[in-house]
Amino acid sequence: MPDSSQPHDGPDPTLATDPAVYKTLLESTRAIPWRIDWATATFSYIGPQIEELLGWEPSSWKTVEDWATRMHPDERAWAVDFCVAQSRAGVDHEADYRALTKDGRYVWIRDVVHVVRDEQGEVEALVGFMFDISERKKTEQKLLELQRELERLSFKDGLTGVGNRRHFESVLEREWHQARESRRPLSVVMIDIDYFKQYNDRYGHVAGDDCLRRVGRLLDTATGRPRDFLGRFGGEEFVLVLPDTDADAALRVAECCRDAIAAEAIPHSASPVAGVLTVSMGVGTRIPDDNEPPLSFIAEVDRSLYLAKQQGRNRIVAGKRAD
Ligand SMILES: Nc1nc2c(ncn2[C@@H]2O[C@H](COP(=O)(O)OP(=O)(O)OP(=O)(O)O)[C@@H](O)[C@H]2O)c(=O)[nH]1
Repeated sequence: MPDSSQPHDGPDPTLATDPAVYKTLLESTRAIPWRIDWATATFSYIGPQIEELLGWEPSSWKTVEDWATRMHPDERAWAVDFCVAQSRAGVDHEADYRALTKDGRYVWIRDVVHVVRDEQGEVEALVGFMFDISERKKTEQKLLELQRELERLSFKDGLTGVGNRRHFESVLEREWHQARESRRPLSVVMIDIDYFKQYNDRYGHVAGDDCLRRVGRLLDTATGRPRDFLGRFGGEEFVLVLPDTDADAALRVAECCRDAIAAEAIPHSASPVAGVLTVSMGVGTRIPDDNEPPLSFIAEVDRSLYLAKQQGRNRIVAGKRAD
């Protein structure tokens, strides 16, 4: 027992060289210490805490192979290659990987490695700490999912669930570029509900919202290919982007949309063209060239839609053929 009545001047210097002190310190941390002898690629030490974390007894950690095989196959190749290359180069490093537990689960580990050299500067050993980072990884994963969800929501029209205007613009940009590269036709269909103002006036705004949702669903089922895009362009106007689709095929898609809406027979007693809800459509097709911006193509499709309205509504007008 130290004599507390005696004045003491700093820590006991003998403790600084006492291996027992270091051992106690190392084995009382949450991080798991280890040492690998470089020449034999064997563990010369691993903290007993490893058993609590992974279930494998310290004595079962014999060679570097034991370390590598208890690693998730998805990380194994790169983690082993990376650590070996860094160690060979004598560079301290760290690696994140999933370590296998004795009962078959995986735990995310951050291995922080220090390279020990001998007097000649040759690598003598690796010493390091394994940290359990599963909680951090879970939080990272949650953040990533939230970010994806936010991204998804920022591209979605809140009322109908189809793509919003921003999404449409980004899809158009991408598909325009793709069509220009592949020299394949790209078609766009603009769809506008006829006399929707009168619909709202007759049935109310809530019914108007319902109607927009219904039309969104109908248009969605009328377009089948995975790369087809449906978006809400504005108020009661929808837009379809149809990659790799020539003028005839685009017209068929437009007719399909019109038929689907007609078959639903949504009452619209205030419509001067029919007793049910109808739509007007403009269709355009392009094999884009380097000079035309996509928005001038959209303006042209919009003009076709305007013509459809002018010519009496409940019809499809296709622009000049480009294929
Ligand atoms: N219920 C509802 N109505 C909307 C929404 N967005 C736009 N509208 C309405 O859609 C109507 C569009 O009116 P107009 O642009 O005059 O077009 P229209 O009455 O369909 O006439 P035409 O297109 O010429 O056949 C307006 O009354 C808008 O208030 C919405 O999110 N919900």
